[in-house]
Amino acid sequence: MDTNARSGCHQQIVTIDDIFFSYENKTVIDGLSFSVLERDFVGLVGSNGAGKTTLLKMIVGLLKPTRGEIRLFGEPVGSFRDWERIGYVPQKNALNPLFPATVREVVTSGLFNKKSMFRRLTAAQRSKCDDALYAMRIEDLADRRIGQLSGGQQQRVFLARALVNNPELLILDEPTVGIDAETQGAFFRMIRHMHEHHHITFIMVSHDMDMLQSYIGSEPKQRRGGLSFYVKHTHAPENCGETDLVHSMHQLRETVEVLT
Ligand SMILES: Nc1ncnc2c1ncn2[C@@H]1O[C@H](COP(=O)(O)OP(=O)(O)OP(=O)(O)O)[C@@H](O)[C@H]1O
Repeated sequence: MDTNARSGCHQQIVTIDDIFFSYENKTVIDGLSFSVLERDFVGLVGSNGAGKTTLLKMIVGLLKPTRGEIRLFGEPVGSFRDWERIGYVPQKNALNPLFPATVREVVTSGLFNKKSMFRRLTAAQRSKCDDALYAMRIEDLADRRIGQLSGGQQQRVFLARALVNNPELLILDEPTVGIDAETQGAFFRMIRHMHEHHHITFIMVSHDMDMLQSYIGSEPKQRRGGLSFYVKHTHAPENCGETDLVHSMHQLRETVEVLT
């Protein structure tokens, strides 16, 4: 373990320690170790089938490594319970237009784990949901069915869902897939601004090398199997602070461009 862990901006947010993963007989991840430090922006790149989504699913506890260990905020994933500290936007395909949930319902679902799913919303939870809708400038869409929105609008809904708990770590799996180039550019400027000005650590899978390299640089910090990790550290002392200095949704709104 890094001796700098938990000091200032060097806290290890994700620690991947010699993990292996196979689907039946097919090995996808083969002895991978990697650390994500507080406020890093990690761009995860690899060809189709290299194992990017599999790795993210292991980080958020949806899959278990065959061998090795992953720790979140120092805690083994298996015993980690503070899931509200993590926002996850999974890879998505175009939603069925008949998908019945409204924007508000999708964003609200980010507040719940399986156990609390059917509890009534408290006033505080309703207000968190309103804040996330407001931050992403989608409050006017709150009662629309998500399946009937444009790709760019849906993307902001899923980001609002991931932001509803003010997470310290945001994990995005190809968030701009299926979105036009202009909207992708605006989305990335928003993500970048969030990284520079709010206390959030990012792991983002992307195939857009131009976009990643313009922010992070062209040299990966690590290559392993078909995976490459590009990392931008943001460890200047003025950027360090307690992790409860998470963004205010009102500030965030100022950074969100109108994407559609
Ligand atoms: N549920 C599954 N059962 C069996 N094999 C799987 C399963 N999910 C993924 N795979 C295989 O594991 C490999 C890694 O898949 P993964 O989705 O992690 O790749 P990826 O790097 O995210 O790819 P892409 O860029 O296409 O999204 C692929 O060969 C895929 O076919």
